[in-house]
Amino acid sequence: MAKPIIIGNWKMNGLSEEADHIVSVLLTYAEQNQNFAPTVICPPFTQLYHIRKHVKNTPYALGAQDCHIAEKGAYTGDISAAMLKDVGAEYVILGHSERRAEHKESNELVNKKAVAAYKSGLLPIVCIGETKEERDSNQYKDVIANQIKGSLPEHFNGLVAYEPVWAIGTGVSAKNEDIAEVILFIREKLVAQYGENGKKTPILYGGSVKPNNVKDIFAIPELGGVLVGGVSLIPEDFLQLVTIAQDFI
Ligand SMILES: O=C[C@H](O)COP(=O)(O)O
Repeated sequence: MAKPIIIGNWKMNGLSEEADHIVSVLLTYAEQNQNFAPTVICPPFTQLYHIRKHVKNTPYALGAQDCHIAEKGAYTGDISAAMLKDVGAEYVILGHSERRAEHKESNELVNKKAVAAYKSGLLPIVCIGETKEERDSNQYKDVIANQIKGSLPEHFNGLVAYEPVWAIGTGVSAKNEDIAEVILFIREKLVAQYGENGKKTPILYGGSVKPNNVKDIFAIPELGGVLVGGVSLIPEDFLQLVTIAQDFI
């Protein structure tokens, strides 16, 4: 098994001073350590171009947090996948629950964004996951099955991130057995949808991942890595995740 991938989603955080501080701590670590677990940082759009210059030729890859479905055109305020690629992004997070909730993003829209990302040469990280109500009423598998069917395009070459909405930003991760159950369920659905290719898609977990719980999370069968929010803004803690990931091969 490959080393787990670690993806840091800064969300709407990171003014210049904070971004520079985080990046400088990450770069110092990279100078002192080789043989890295794959690590992706996803700052806000405003920092991508600047950070690109610093992480070029380092072990860190860059990702963005959303893209538009069109390549270009009259879409005031939007950013296309081609533009993200142009400023050095290799990944893009799509369908995060915060966007699904706040911007009413549907599975269909996320699907179109994943196609746009792929066409521009970006790897989409498609987020799925149930709300607390859906978990409590035992509908979570139906919700996740629908999200997989609806959000992932016919030809998918990307990553899937399972983020139970109730575990995001709460400080309390989902229980490992609950994560493990859903990861295996997602794997089954991916194989049913894509055959052999569905076996290769990395499946990540996100939701209050921290240095003190990541080791057990990495040990979950079929888990390909983690999508990290809050801890990605604390570079020393984020790098602990990177260090712990080195032991998983
Ligand atoms: O994209 C990241 C997730 O929403 C997890 O955020 P969190 O680590 O702050 O819980």
